Amino acid sequence: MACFFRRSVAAQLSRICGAPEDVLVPLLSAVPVSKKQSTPDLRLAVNSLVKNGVLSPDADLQTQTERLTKQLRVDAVVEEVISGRGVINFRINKRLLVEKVLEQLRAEPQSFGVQSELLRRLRRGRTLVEFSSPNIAKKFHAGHLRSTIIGNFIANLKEVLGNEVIRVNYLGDWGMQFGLLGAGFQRLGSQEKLRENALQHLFEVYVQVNREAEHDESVRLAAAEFFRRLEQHDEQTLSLWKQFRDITVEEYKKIYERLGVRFDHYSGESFHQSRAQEVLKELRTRRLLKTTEKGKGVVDLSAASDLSSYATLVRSDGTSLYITRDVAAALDRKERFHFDEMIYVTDKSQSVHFQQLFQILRVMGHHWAERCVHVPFGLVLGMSSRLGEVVLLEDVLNEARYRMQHNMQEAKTSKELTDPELTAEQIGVSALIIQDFKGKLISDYKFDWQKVLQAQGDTGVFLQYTHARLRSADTSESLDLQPRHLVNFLITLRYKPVMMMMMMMMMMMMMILQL
Ligand SMILES: NC(=[NH2+])NCCC[C@H](N)C(=O)O
Repeated sequence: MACFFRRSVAAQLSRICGAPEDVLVPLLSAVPVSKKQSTPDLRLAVNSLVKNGVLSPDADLQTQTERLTKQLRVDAVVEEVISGRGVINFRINKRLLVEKVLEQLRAEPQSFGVQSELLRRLRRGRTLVEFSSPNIAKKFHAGHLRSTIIGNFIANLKEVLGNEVIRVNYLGDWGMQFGLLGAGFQRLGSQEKLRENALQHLFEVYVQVNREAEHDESVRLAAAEFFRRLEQHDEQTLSLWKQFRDITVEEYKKIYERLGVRFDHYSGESFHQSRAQEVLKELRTRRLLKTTEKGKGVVDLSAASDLSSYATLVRSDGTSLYITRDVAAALDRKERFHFDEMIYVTDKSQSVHFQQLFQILRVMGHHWAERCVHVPFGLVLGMSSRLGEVVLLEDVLNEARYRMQHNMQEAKTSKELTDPELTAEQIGVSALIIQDFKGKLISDYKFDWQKVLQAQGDTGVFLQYTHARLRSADTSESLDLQPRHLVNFLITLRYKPVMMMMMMMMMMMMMILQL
């Protein structure tokens, strides 16, 4: 159906003004979908006809616009032609639009929504997407959940568009927190609890030892000593650290699976420790690293070379920072994966960090930094569970399942199901994902379980309900869905045209998410 609607309008226009259809098709632009009922679907800027030599530049633009509008006819494809200021708006037949969309869905179930014609014109390459990236032993906060959902979506989208995608999880697996965790575990840890519920246990030990460290100097010293031994790669210390890391990765893999998310590489800050030192050496020899009065090592990022803006890469005690490891990680990834573009997905509080990172790479002469992007998103406020504040990803997913199952019992729908828990899990996960896509990416939002799990409206629950009904025997002949059936079904749901399109888009999204 590529350009079906545009072509049809262009054919009419071509008959009126004599220009070939191929010239006219690209001049018709799609009007972005908005909540307003009255938005048209296609728009023609009459000026573009003048620019392309189709209309004379001498006549008054508005007069030409009005005249052309009058000459255009409503037909099976176009429902309404409306003139505006120098533009002609077209409203197309929604029923036909839905039919055409469904036709394409049936014809190309694998690449639905991505026209092969469009694909051929796109620039493709190897994309590295870094997302999720939680910190071992620390809280898995809502920001990590958003990063997981959005990052996975971007990765899927890039893949569908024909790119080779590498998914990387960059764990927070190094730093002073491991000194505390290690020292704490030696005293408070239990191998048995670690086997039973590793993430929970590590978190508990970490919280406890942090509390102690606040007023106990000896705890702080033990932590510093543990981290020092870790940095010196002392075998025993390293093996405990490795155990924490391996267990964490295994646990996370299981939880990500519930979300339908996987990674090609579990990397982390630890991997770039030694490389960070090499980066510093290189920066020093190339005189890019300056030492401040307080003894910090900084890279000047100001246009006037006056240190009015700079990034700190070395503390005064010689240790590296988060950004130093990120520079090392970026260089390492470029060498290992030869990516064409790299995308980092984190909340907006790290925007400055990534802008500085890209600037440092540029200062170092790496032009590919231009093809590194940070995708920032807004913060989520107040995500909690029955037990209080959410600390683990698993808690969020369990809470969604629990609440969903409860709602299903209330609505008495669970009785008909063979495995209500599984259904609750699947709907709960959909609900979490869909609600995250609802607002603007960059806006903060307040998390509200009731809104997330609402049965009506643009929610994951309603999406799953609709999907189930579309696939059920009474709306199709044993899954052989005819576009006409679906259209009728959508219309019986009394959907407004815009809503109908939104639903189609959501269905497409689901397919991309492989839900
Ligand atoms: N390359 C990066 N710095 N990625 C983002 C990592 C996020 C970090 N672990 C955090 O929780 O804040």
